[in-house]
Amino acid sequence: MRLPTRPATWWLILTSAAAAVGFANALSISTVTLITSTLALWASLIQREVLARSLAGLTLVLLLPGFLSYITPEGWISTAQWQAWASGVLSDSRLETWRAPLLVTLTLALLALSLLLRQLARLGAPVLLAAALLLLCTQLIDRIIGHDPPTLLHYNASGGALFTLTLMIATHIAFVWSHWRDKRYIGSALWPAITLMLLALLLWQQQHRYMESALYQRTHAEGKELISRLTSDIQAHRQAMRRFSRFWQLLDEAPSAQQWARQAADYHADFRYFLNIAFIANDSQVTHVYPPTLLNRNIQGQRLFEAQPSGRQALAPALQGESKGSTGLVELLQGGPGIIYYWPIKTANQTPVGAAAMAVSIPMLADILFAPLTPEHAALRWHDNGNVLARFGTSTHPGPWQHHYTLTLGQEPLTLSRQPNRDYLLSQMQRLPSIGLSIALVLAYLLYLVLYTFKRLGEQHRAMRFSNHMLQREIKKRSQLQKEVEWLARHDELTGIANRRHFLERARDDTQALPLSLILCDIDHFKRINDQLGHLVGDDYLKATAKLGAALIEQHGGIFARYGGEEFVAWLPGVDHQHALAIAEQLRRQMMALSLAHADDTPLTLSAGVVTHTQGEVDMPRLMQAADEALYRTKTQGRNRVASAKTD
Ligand SMILES: Nc1nc2c(ncn2[C@@H]2O[C@H](COP(=O)(O)OP(=O)(O)OP(=O)(O)O)[C@@H](O)[C@H]2O)c(=O)[nH]1
Repeated sequence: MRLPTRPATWWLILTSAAAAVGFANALSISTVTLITSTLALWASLIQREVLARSLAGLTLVLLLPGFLSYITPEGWISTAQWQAWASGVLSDSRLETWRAPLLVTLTLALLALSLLLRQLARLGAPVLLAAALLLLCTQLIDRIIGHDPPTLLHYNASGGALFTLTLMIATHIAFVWSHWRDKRYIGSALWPAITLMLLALLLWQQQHRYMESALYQRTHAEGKELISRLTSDIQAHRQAMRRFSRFWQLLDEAPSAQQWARQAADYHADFRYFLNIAFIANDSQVTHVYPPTLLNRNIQGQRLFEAQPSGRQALAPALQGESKGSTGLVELLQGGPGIIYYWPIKTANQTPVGAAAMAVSIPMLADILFAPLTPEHAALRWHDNGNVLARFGTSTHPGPWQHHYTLTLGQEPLTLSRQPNRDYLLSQMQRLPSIGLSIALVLAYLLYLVLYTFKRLGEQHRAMRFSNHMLQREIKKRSQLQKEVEWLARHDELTGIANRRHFLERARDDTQALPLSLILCDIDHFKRINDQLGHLVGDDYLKATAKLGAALIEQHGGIFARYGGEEFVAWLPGVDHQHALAIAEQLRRQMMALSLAHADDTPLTLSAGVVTHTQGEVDMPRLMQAADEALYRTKTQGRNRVASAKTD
């Protein structure tokens, strides 16, 4: 078996192991999506792009409901509805099973999106990966810092998921790093996007913390308000008890059973948590009890000093008419925890005749006091040093916070613990920070795309401008060359005057102005110049002759061309024969006057043959031949002369 060589493969093996361990430990959307993302990475590694994209798409689909639950306003779909949906899909499952923490949802979604976009930098894969990395760092920092009180909304990953996510992002980076060739553009487009994301994350965290802390304070205040309402309810029954005990001062003697029953019935109707309202005679004997239930009748006639010695300390002063009193928390004779209040009963002349005992059942009191509350909001626990006296509300999804308050009943300070329900708290949380964070991530993505495209286009524009410039230079060079070629095609390179081709073109085109004359010139003994003075001197002489001839002939509206070697030819339209002979003679004389000399100091001379065409079609070869014959004659006659050719 061959071991994988790429480092990314080793990373991926580790990631898979971590994801598998997480999946085996708990079935939740976090663990499932970690598995699908890991499989997508595997598919990408073995270059099964379609499979990789399908798995990435599946990851996104699985994460979508959870993500929506974070950003949909409570008024549109309530937390209770999301919760009902979650338990509907998998019975008894909690919302958390179907909803990964916010930052995990975003991190995995960004990774999946990056896989979906085939890691292409121009589609924004780098910014998605950078955002995932940033979210991961936030979660790591958050985990290190911790929270007190604990956060309501667990928006970061558990330790295991965090480990898997770290490996997954490292693997992903190892994969894509080599894909990105134009890192320069990526870098310059990435930093502003990362800065925006960082700001958004800081703002989000700040807002989130503030919101949670405000909600914590609010639930604490709700508890305090509840306590003050319960305290004033308890105060009300104390007032009622006082009124009840004073009523008997209107009488001259201890109350009769009928009087007691009639009076107690009214109070009992108002305060149903009084298990009984009893008249205790001076000897602590229970004389009258209301309501006359079986339990109450059982205690009638009992002496409380003996039957309930724990209450003696409170009862004795009341019987002596000195002060009211109450027991601590006791087990009532009727059963169940309670407190008994004792109030002195005196006659009109202030003679103590007994005491009124009012037994308050704590569970019944709790039932009545808590009845107006909404059980879905919070669970209440009324307890005395851990000994639970009464409970209220459901605690299927308890929230993370518990507030403790003291609620004094009689002399007894009892503790009331209030734990707001998780779903209730979630319904109170605003979704704005999550919406803000999501929008900021989208904006950062768009910012990256704009900057990246802008940079690339800029670079392409620069490259285009450069190649345009090069092209223009090339065109200029070529057109110059073209001109040169064209010039060379029609001119003699050495002397710069027209060449034979140019001459023949001109002679062909310019035949209208008759008569027209042709002069054929040849430098005499030019071979000697070359032989004795060298070719360079020969060239200079040729140039001087050309210059001289061109200047003279152009004066007469003609063209002077080098016909070949040391031969020149002049085309003179509209010039008759005599005039042409005079021009040729002038040229010959000027040539001698140039003081170009042979090695023996004799001047350089030229000979010329002149021919004129006076009528009809121009026959160029015939004209040339006639001029050449005339020239030949000059040579045979001694050179340095002008000869006239026979004309028609
Ligand atoms: N330096 C130089 N010499 C040239 C050029 N073209 C032709 N020649 C020379 O011109 C000379 C022409 O010689 P020939 O045809 O014998 O005529 P010639 O010596 O002038 O004698 P005649 O015409 O009979 O007076 C040759 O030696 C050629 O090499 C050129 O471009 N430069």
